[in-house]
Amino acid sequence: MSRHIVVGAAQLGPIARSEPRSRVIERMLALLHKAHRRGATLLVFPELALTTFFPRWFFDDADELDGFYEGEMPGEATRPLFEAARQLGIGFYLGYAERIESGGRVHRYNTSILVDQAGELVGKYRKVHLPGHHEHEPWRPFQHLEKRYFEPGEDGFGCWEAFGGKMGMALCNDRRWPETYRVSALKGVELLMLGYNTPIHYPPVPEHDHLQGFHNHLCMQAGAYQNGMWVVGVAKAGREEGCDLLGQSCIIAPTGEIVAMASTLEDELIVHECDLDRTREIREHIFNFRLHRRPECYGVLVDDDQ
Ligand SMILES: NC(=O)N[C@@H](C(=O)O)c1ccc(O)cc1
Repeated sequence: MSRHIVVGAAQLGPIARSEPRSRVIERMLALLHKAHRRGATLLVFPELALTTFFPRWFFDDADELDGFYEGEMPGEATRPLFEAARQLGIGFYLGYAERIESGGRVHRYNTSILVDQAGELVGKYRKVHLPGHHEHEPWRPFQHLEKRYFEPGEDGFGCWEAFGGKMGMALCNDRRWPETYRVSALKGVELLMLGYNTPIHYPPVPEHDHLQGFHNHLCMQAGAYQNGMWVVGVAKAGREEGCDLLGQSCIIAPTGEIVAMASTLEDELIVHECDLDRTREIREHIFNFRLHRRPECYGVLVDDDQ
Protein backbone atom coordinates (compact mmCIF):
# COMPACT_ATOMS: atom_id res chain seq x y z
CA MET A 1 0.00 0.00 0.00
CA SER A 2 1.19 3.48 -0.85
CA ARG A 3 2.67 5.38 2.03
CA HIS A 4 1.65 8.67 0.46
CA ILE A 5 -1.53 10.32 1.81
CA VAL A 6 -2.97 13.47 0.29
CA VAL A 7 -4.09 15.38 3.36
CA GLY A 8 -6.24 18.51 3.51
CA ALA A 9 -6.46 21.03 6.33
CA ALA A 10 -9.93 22.62 6.36
CA GLN A 11 -9.56 25.88 8.21
CA LEU A 12 -12.89 27.41 9.24
CA GLY A 13 -13.59 31.11 9.50
CA PRO A 14 -15.65 32.44 12.40
CA ILE A 15 -18.89 30.75 13.46
CA ALA A 16 -21.51 33.08 14.91
CA ARG A 17 -23.27 32.11 18.14
CA SER A 18 -26.56 32.12 16.23
CA GLU A 19 -25.27 30.02 13.30
CA PRO A 20 -27.17 26.72 13.19
CA ARG A 21 -25.28 23.41 12.96
CA SER A 22 -26.86 22.80 9.55
CA ARG A 23 -25.17 25.93 8.13
CA VAL A 24 -21.77 24.98 9.60
CA ILE A 25 -22.12 21.49 8.13
CA GLU A 26 -22.85 23.04 4.71
CA ARG A 27 -19.59 24.98 4.97
CA MET A 28 -17.74 21.82 5.99
CA LEU A 29 -19.30 19.82 3.14
CA ALA A 30 -18.15 22.48 0.65
CA LEU A 31 -14.59 22.05 1.96
CA LEU A 32 -14.91 18.25 1.88
CA HIS A 33 -15.97 18.31 -1.80
CA LYS A 34 -13.19 20.74 -2.66
CA ALA A 35 -10.63 18.54 -0.87
CA HIS A 36 -11.90 15.51 -2.77
CA ARG A 37 -11.50 17.38 -6.08
CA ARG A 38 -7.90 18.12 -5.11
CA GLY A 39 -7.25 14.44 -4.47
CA ALA A 40 -7.32 14.39 -0.66
CA THR A 41 -8.29 11.19 1.13
CA LEU A 42 -8.12 12.70 4.63
CA LEU A 43 -9.43 16.10 5.72
CA VAL A 44 -8.69 17.69 9.10
CA PHE A 45 -11.25 20.10 10.62
CA PRO A 46 -10.65 22.35 13.68
CA GLU A 47 -11.37 21.89 17.39
CA LEU A 48 -15.03 22.48 18.41
CA ALA A 49 -15.76 22.82 14.71
CA LEU A 50 -19.55 22.67 14.86
CA THR A 51 -20.28 25.78 16.94
CA THR A 52 -18.87 29.10 18.02
CA PHE A 53 -16.09 28.79 20.66
CA PHE A 54 -18.60 28.82 23.56
CA PRO A 55 -16.10 28.62 26.51
CA ARG A 56 -15.65 32.37 26.03
CA TRP A 57 -18.92 32.89 27.91
CA PHE A 58 -20.08 32.02 31.42
CA PHE A 59 -23.41 30.18 31.25
CA ASP A 60 -25.74 29.94 34.27
CA ASP A 61 -28.32 28.08 32.30
CA ALA A 62 -27.42 24.37 31.90
CA ASP A 63 -29.83 23.93 28.97
CA GLU A 64 -28.25 26.77 27.06
CA LEU A 65 -24.81 25.26 27.69
CA ASP A 66 -25.98 21.79 26.63
CA GLY A 67 -27.03 23.24 23.28
CA PHE A 68 -23.37 23.41 22.26
CA TYR A 69 -22.70 19.67 22.85
CA GLU A 70 -23.34 16.59 20.72
CA GLY A 71 -25.21 13.78 22.48
CA GLU A 72 -24.56 11.35 19.64
CA MET A 73 -22.08 11.11 16.81
CA PRO A 74 -23.15 11.01 14.11
CA GLY A 75 -26.29 12.90 15.08
CA GLU A 76 -28.96 14.36 12.88
CA ALA A 77 -26.90 17.41 11.90
CA THR A 78 -23.56 15.62 11.41
CA ARG A 79 -24.79 12.54 9.51
CA PRO A 80 -24.41 14.24 6.07
CA LEU A 81 -20.69 14.58 6.75
CA PHE A 82 -20.36 10.83 7.36
CA GLU A 83 -22.43 10.07 4.26
CA ALA A 84 -20.34 12.40 2.07
CA ALA A 85 -17.17 10.81 3.45
CA ARG A 86 -18.42 7.39 2.36
CA GLN A 87 -19.64 8.55 -1.05
CA LEU A 88 -16.46 10.46 -1.89
CA GLY A 89 -14.05 8.07 -0.17
CA ILE A 90 -12.50 10.77 1.99
CA GLY A 91 -11.99 10.38 5.73
CA PHE A 92 -11.91 13.17 8.28
CA TYR A 93 -10.85 14.36 11.74
CA LEU A 94 -13.48 16.45 13.52
CA GLY A 95 -13.39 18.30 16.85
CA TYR A 96 -16.63 18.75 18.81
CA ALA A 97 -18.08 19.09 22.33
CA GLU A 98 -19.17 15.67 23.56
CA ARG A 99 -21.85 15.09 26.23
CA ILE A 100 -22.52 11.58 27.50
CA GLU A 101 -24.44 10.05 30.39
CA SER A 102 -22.76 7.13 32.08
CA GLY A 103 -22.85 5.64 35.57
CA GLY A 104 -25.75 7.98 36.43
CA ARG A 105 -23.62 11.06 35.70
CA VAL A 106 -23.22 13.52 32.89
CA HIS A 107 -19.73 13.80 31.40
CA ARG A 108 -18.55 16.48 29.02
CA TYR A 109 -15.39 16.31 26.95
CA ASN A 110 -13.57 18.34 24.33
CA THR A 111 -13.32 15.54 21.78
CA SER A 112 -12.05 14.67 18.33
CA ILE A 113 -12.86 11.69 16.16
CA LEU A 114 -11.23 10.06 13.18
CA VAL A 115 -13.57 8.71 10.48
CA ASP A 116 -12.30 6.56 7.63
CA GLN A 117 -13.04 6.60 3.89
CA ALA A 118 -16.01 4.27 4.43
CA GLY A 119 -17.58 6.80 6.82
CA GLU A 120 -16.83 4.54 9.83
CA LEU A 121 -15.49 5.72 13.16
CA VAL A 122 -11.83 4.73 13.61
CA GLY A 123 -11.03 6.40 16.92
CA LYS A 124 -11.89 9.00 19.50
CA TYR A 125 -9.63 11.30 21.51
CA ARG A 126 -10.60 13.41 24.54
CA LYS A 127 -8.50 16.51 25.19
CA VAL A 128 -5.85 15.97 27.87
CA HIS A 129 -4.49 19.51 28.49
CA LEU A 130 -7.53 21.69 29.23
CA PRO A 131 -6.50 25.36 29.44
CA GLY A 132 -8.18 28.33 31.04
CA HIS A 133 -10.05 28.56 34.34
CA HIS A 134 -12.94 27.07 36.27
CA GLU A 135 -14.75 30.06 37.78
CA HIS A 136 -16.28 33.13 36.20
CA GLU A 137 -13.60 35.87 36.05
CA PRO A 138 -15.46 39.07 35.18
CA TRP A 139 -12.23 41.11 34.82
CA ARG A 140 -11.50 39.31 31.55
CA PRO A 141 -12.82 40.78 28.29
CA PHE A 142 -13.89 37.20 27.49
CA GLN A 143 -13.77 33.96 29.44
CA HIS A 144 -11.84 30.76 28.76
CA LEU A 145 -13.93 28.27 30.75
CA GLU A 146 -12.69 24.98 29.33
CA LYS A 147 -11.83 23.74 32.83
CA ARG A 148 -15.47 24.31 33.83
CA TYR A 149 -17.16 22.90 30.75
CA PHE A 150 -15.03 19.80 30.13
CA GLU A 151 -13.49 16.93 32.09
CA PRO A 152 -9.94 16.02 31.05
CA GLY A 153 -9.73 12.92 28.87
CA GLU A 154 -8.48 9.94 30.86
CA ASP A 155 -7.35 7.71 28.02
CA GLY A 156 -4.35 9.84 27.06
CA PHE A 157 -2.95 9.86 23.55
CA GLY A 158 -3.57 7.11 21.05
CA CYS A 159 -2.31 5.65 17.80
CA TRP A 160 -4.78 4.45 15.20
CA GLU A 161 -3.89 2.36 12.15
CA ALA A 162 -5.76 3.93 9.25
CA PHE A 163 -5.15 5.53 5.85
CA GLY A 164 -2.19 3.18 5.37
CA GLY A 165 -0.31 4.65 8.34
CA LYS A 166 -0.33 5.36 12.07
CA MET A 167 -2.46 8.32 12.96
CA GLY A 168 -2.60 10.43 16.13
CA MET A 169 -4.95 13.06 17.51
CA ALA A 170 -4.59 16.03 19.86
CA LEU A 171 -6.49 19.27 20.46
CA CYS A 172 -5.38 22.88 20.64
CA ASN A 173 -3.59 23.50 23.95
CA ASP A 174 -2.11 19.96 23.70
CA ARG A 175 0.13 21.31 20.92
CA ARG A 176 2.07 23.47 23.37
CA TRP A 177 3.16 20.43 25.43
CA PRO A 178 6.14 18.34 24.28
CA GLU A 179 4.67 15.28 25.98
CA THR A 180 1.80 15.23 23.47
CA TYR A 181 4.17 14.59 20.58
CA ARG A 182 6.62 12.35 22.45
CA VAL A 183 3.95 10.02 23.87
CA SER A 184 2.27 9.87 20.46
CA ALA A 185 5.59 9.15 18.72
CA LEU A 186 6.48 6.42 21.25
CA LYS A 187 3.15 4.80 20.38
CA GLY A 188 4.16 4.93 16.72
CA VAL A 189 2.19 7.92 15.40
CA GLU A 190 3.40 9.13 12.00
CA LEU A 191 0.86 11.89 11.40
CA LEU A 192 -0.65 13.95 14.22
CA MET A 193 -3.88 15.88 13.60
CA LEU A 194 -4.60 18.85 15.73
CA GLY A 195 -7.45 21.39 15.65
CA TYR A 196 -7.25 24.69 17.51
CA ASN A 197 -9.13 27.85 18.63
CA THR A 198 -6.54 30.36 19.77
CA PRO A 199 -7.54 33.88 20.81
CA ILE A 200 -4.90 36.44 19.85
CA HIS A 201 -5.50 38.30 23.09
CA TYR A 202 -4.28 36.41 26.16
CA PRO A 203 -5.81 38.32 29.10
CA PRO A 204 -3.42 37.09 31.87
CA VAL A 205 -0.27 38.06 29.89
CA PRO A 206 -1.23 40.53 27.14
CA GLU A 207 2.48 41.22 26.52
CA HIS A 208 2.46 37.94 24.58
CA ASP A 209 -0.38 38.81 22.20
CA HIS A 210 2.01 39.60 19.34
CA LEU A 211 3.69 36.20 19.82
CA GLN A 212 0.59 34.01 19.28
CA GLY A 213 1.50 33.18 15.67
CA PHE A 214 5.13 32.54 16.57
CA HIS A 215 4.28 30.26 19.51
CA ASN A 216 1.75 28.38 17.40
CA HIS A 217 4.29 27.40 14.77
CA LEU A 218 7.21 27.13 17.21
CA CYS A 219 5.63 24.32 19.20
CA MET A 220 4.16 22.39 16.26
CA GLN A 221 7.36 22.60 14.18
CA ALA A 222 9.48 21.54 17.17
CA GLY A 223 7.06 18.70 17.95
CA ALA A 224 7.18 17.49 14.35
CA TYR A 225 10.98 17.57 14.11
CA GLN A 226 11.86 16.23 17.56
CA ASN A 227 9.56 13.28 17.01
CA GLY A 228 9.87 12.76 13.26
CA MET A 229 6.17 13.06 12.48
CA TRP A 230 3.85 14.96 10.16
CA VAL A 231 1.73 17.53 12.00
CA VAL A 232 -1.48 18.99 10.60
CA GLY A 233 -2.62 22.00 12.65
CA VAL A 234 -6.01 23.46 11.75
CA ALA A 235 -7.54 26.68 13.04
CA LYS A 236 -10.94 28.10 13.59
CA ALA A 237 -9.90 31.59 12.62
CA GLY A 238 -11.00 35.19 12.32
CA ARG A 239 -13.13 37.59 14.35
CA GLU A 240 -15.69 35.42 16.10
CA GLU A 241 -18.23 37.26 18.28
CA GLY A 242 -15.74 40.11 18.77
CA CYS A 243 -12.83 37.80 19.64
CA ASP A 244 -9.91 37.52 17.19
CA LEU A 245 -8.80 33.93 16.61
CA LEU A 246 -5.44 32.99 15.09
CA GLY A 247 -5.34 31.44 11.60
CA GLN A 248 -2.12 30.13 10.03
CA SER A 249 -3.34 26.54 9.69
CA CYS A 250 -0.46 24.49 8.40
CA ILE A 251 0.94 21.14 7.37
CA ILE A 252 4.41 20.44 8.79
CA ALA A 253 6.86 17.81 7.55
CA PRO A 254 8.87 15.55 9.91
CA THR A 255 11.83 17.86 9.30
CA GLY A 256 9.90 20.66 11.02
CA GLU A 257 9.37 22.56 7.76
CA ILE A 258 5.98 24.12 7.02
CA VAL A 259 5.00 22.77 3.59
CA ALA A 260 1.55 24.39 3.32
CA MET A 261 -0.07 27.25 5.18
CA ALA A 262 -3.42 29.05 5.06
CA SER A 263 -3.25 32.73 4.10
CA THR A 264 -6.72 33.95 5.12
CA LEU A 265 -8.84 33.98 8.27
CA GLU A 266 -11.78 32.37 6.47
CA ASP A 267 -12.91 28.95 5.33
CA GLU A 268 -9.83 27.82 3.43
CA LEU A 269 -8.41 24.54 2.22
CA ILE A 270 -4.73 23.68 2.04
CA VAL A 271 -3.52 20.34 0.70
CA HIS A 272 -0.27 18.43 0.72
CA GLU A 273 0.81 14.94 -0.30
CA CYS A 274 2.45 13.51 2.80
CA ASP A 275 4.92 10.64 2.41
CA LEU A 276 4.73 8.77 5.70
CA ASP A 277 8.11 7.17 5.04
CA ARG A 278 9.73 10.59 5.48
CA THR A 279 9.32 9.97 9.23
CA ARG A 280 12.29 7.60 8.82
CA GLU A 281 14.68 10.42 7.87
CA ILE A 282 14.37 11.58 11.46
CA ARG A 283 13.46 8.45 13.42
CA GLU A 284 16.22 6.28 12.04
CA HIS A 285 18.88 8.95 12.52
CA ILE A 286 19.02 12.07 14.70
CA PHE A 287 16.01 11.04 16.84
CA ASN A 288 16.43 7.28 16.75
CA PHE A 289 14.71 6.69 20.07
CA ARG A 290 16.08 3.15 20.50
CA LEU A 291 19.69 4.23 20.05
CA HIS A 292 19.82 7.67 21.60
CA ARG A 293 16.94 8.17 24.05
CA ARG A 294 17.87 7.98 27.78
CA PRO A 295 14.62 7.32 29.69
CA GLU A 296 16.58 6.36 32.82
CA CYS A 297 17.49 10.06 33.08
CA TYR A 298 13.93 11.31 32.60
CA GLY A 299 12.21 9.86 35.70
CA VAL A 300 11.13 13.26 37.03
CA LEU A 301 8.90 13.66 33.98
CA VAL A 302 6.46 11.16 35.41
CA ASP A 303 7.51 10.76 39.05
CA ASP A 304 7.50 13.89 41.26
CA ASP A 305 9.66 12.16 43.92
CA GLN A 306 12.72 11.84 41.72
N1 LIG B 1 -8.72 26.02 22.76
C1 LIG B 1 -7.52 26.08 23.39
O1 LIG B 1 -7.05 25.08 23.94
N2 LIG B 1 -6.89 27.27 23.40
C2 LIG B 1 -5.64 27.45 24.09
C3 LIG B 1 -4.45 27.47 23.19
O2 LIG B 1 -4.48 28.09 22.14
O3 LIG B 1 -3.46 26.83 23.59
C4 LIG B 1 -5.70 28.59 25.04
C5 LIG B 1 -5.02 28.54 26.21
C6 LIG B 1 -5.15 29.55 27.15
C7 LIG B 1 -5.92 30.64 26.86
O4 LIG B 1 -6.09 31.64 27.77
C8 LIG B 1 -6.57 30.71 25.66
C9 LIG B 1 -6.46 29.68 24.74
